Amino acid sequence: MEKIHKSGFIAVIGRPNVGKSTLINSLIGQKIAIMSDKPQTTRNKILCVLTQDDAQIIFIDTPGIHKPKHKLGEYMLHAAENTLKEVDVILFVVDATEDLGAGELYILERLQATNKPVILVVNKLDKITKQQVLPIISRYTEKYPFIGVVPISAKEKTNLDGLLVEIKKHLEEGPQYYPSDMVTDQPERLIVAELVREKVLILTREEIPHAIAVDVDEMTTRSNEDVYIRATIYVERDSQKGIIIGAKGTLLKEIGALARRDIETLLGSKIYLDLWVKVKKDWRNRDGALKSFGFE
Ligand SMILES: Nc1nc2c(ncn2[C@@H]2O[C@H](COP(=O)(O)OP(=O)(O)OP(=O)(O)O)[C@@H](O)[C@H]2O)c(=O)[nH]1
Repeated sequence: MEKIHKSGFIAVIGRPNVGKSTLINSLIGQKIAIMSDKPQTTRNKILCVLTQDDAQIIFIDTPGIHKPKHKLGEYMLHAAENTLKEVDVILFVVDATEDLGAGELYILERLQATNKPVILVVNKLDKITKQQVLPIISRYTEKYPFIGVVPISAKEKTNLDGLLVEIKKHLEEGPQYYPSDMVTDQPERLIVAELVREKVLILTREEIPHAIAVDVDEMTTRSNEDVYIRATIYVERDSQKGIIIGAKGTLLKEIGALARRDIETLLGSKIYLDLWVKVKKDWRNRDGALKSFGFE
């Protein structure tokens, strides 16, 4: 009998910080989606492709679905909802250590309207006891008719195979859409910008909320194969500019050093990273400013 090949598009949905990026990265085994311990860091739709013998699964990492507070929030919600229309299966990722609250109920309401099969993924299994698992699951299944439920630890890569088996159950027979060696369609520049942004968020902690964006202005390969990158970090206020640069430029240097290390791993070449910080007032609330950062 000929082997059946399945394929499909999977949206990864969940409240900020539940571990969606960690899950995608663990599945793909390469650092692509941005990760930090601050909520709401995934802004761009990042597509990851997992190719196996019997299936190709294309994951779409969507910005968190939640009640929007400003223009960027509205953009993110809209992008997330558009993504849901295109997918075959939705993974609803929840944090096992958090109670089912208004945020989850809001997402479940939105999911109901999509009419798509939804798998409940209970993440951070490593942080709870075995006895706690079933009660947590029933709290969710009482609220929604999930087609499957899979407890995992994205961080420790526990039960990811179980998750893949469950996903494949619900995929239809289909072709391999992308070459086997492809892991993402994100242009390198976007990934580089995300890596820089991630370092800023990690190193500035509470002082810089989400008021930053990063743009890669230039990325050129030199004759000796080294890559020169010039990137600008945009902030909303002068005070934030000061924080990011730090005393005598120490923090900016540190941001650059950490980002360079990751970018070198990503591109496999030596990197010269030239970082600039600019103030662009209130960019989160201006449509024009959003567009100039690629949020169409
Ligand atoms: N203990 C534990 N921590 C985890 C696990 N998965 C993710 N985390 C942590 O949870 C935090 C948030 O993870 P992310 O992957 O950035 O979460 P996200 O859902 O992508 O967040 P946004 O991009 O903000 O939507 C990080 O500090 C992760 O290290 C897990 O399985 N176990």
